[in-house]
Amino acid sequence: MTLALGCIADDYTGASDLANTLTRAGLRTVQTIGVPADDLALPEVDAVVVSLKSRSIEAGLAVSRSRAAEAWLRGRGASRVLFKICSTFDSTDAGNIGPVMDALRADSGEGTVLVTPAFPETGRTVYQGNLFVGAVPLNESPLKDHPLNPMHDSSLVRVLARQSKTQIGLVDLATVTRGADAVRARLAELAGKGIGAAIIDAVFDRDLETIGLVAAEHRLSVGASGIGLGLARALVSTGKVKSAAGSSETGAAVGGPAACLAGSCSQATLQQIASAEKVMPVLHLDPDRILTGAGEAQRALDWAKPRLAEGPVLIASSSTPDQVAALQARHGRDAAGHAIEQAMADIAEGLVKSGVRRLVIAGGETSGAVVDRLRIPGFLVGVEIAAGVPVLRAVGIEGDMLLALKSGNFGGPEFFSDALGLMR
Ligand SMILES: Nc1ncnc2c1ncn2[C@@H]1O[C@H](COP(=O)(O)OP(=O)(O)OP(=O)(O)O)[C@@H](O)[C@H]1O
Ligand SMILES: O=C(O)[C@@H](O)C(=O)CO
Repeated sequence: MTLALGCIADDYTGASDLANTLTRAGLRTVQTIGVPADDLALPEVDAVVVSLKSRSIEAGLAVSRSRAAEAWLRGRGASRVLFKICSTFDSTDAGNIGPVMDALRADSGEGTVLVTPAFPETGRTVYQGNLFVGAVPLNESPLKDHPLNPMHDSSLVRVLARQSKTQIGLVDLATVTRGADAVRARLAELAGKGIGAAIIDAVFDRDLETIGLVAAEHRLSVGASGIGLGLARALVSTGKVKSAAGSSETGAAVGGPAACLAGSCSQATLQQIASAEKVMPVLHLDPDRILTGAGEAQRALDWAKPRLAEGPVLIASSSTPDQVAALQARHGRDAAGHAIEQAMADIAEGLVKSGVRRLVIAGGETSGAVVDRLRIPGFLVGVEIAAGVPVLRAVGIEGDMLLALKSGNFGGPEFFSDALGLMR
């Protein structure tokens, strides 16, 4: 297998978002959980997305895990590697995007790395280096209240400069609009000044197509699904990959009980939970009881099991920003996040033992904890539920299982029933 594109994603939902984008753009793609074991049978593909759970861990560890993934991908012939980050650039000032980018840049001998989290389909655009989420700058968006990495600066040039050892430049929209040669010239100018990475503006998919043509000539790029789209379209349009569009996985129906778990506290997920209350039983976990070890996961399982035969259920830890802040004040941010993630993994494990083979999970860290606990080594990409969220079919486990790993902010108000409707 010689990969046209190797990808390293810093969380599992982001990886499935990227795998979905690449698949829709015509690349045969598989998502793996971590660096695959030698005995994992992978189909013949154009792209592999190695999912890590490295967004919120200590930078040194994120660097070493990302490098291991890079070495595996390069070993499978990937001359281009995309480091997939969140479209809302989730990270703290001590965060991992800069250190991982610096390390991968050193490994790959890249001059100036192209960086853009733009993903116009989901409302993420970048102008003059500032990230917009819908109509508002990042720092005015709901991301200002994120439980793990609140975002307070919309200037990605500044954010990345605080994390990286290299200087950060800008390729502005006017340059992108002039086409690939203008971008190449600007990058050459920045490289001449020793600037090791540049935020690139992108507002429309056509900007990402221009960026993709240039990124396809580089060994390393950093960004969200938008740059993945640009890269995939460039690989197809330049004949480096023969398009396999429309060939996403369509396996047999799985059936049986279905459940949803929500650990994301994003506004989108809170609204989706409220909508789900109208069509399925919903249990709201008590986060304090999780933190004090009061058997909350078992209570949830006792609640869910008798209901599963009647139809899907939803179990949510999600709370409003005020409630999240209060819980974190009582227990500490990381301790609260970790304990709730592990409780979600306990619940998922119990549900699967009770026969659940269709599972919808909201939140990247939450999905990471659950998928790790279920020991799923990889996924094939199925139909799209919402922008950035495909149905996934697990590979490398006994029996069939369908999952949807929803990024916190993605999906429409009826996401949970939309997903279950497509996960037969
Ligand atoms: N009620 C709560 N109070 C405090 N923290 C919570 C609560 N419920 C969940 N959490 C924690 O908040 C974090 C949510 O992160 P997660 O990545 O799952 O969602 P997200 O950030 O919205 O999604 P994504 O990363 O896909 O955008 C997790 O660590 C989770 O355990
Ligand atoms: O890019 C995004 O917004 C998502 O794929 C994601 O990474 C959220 O965790």
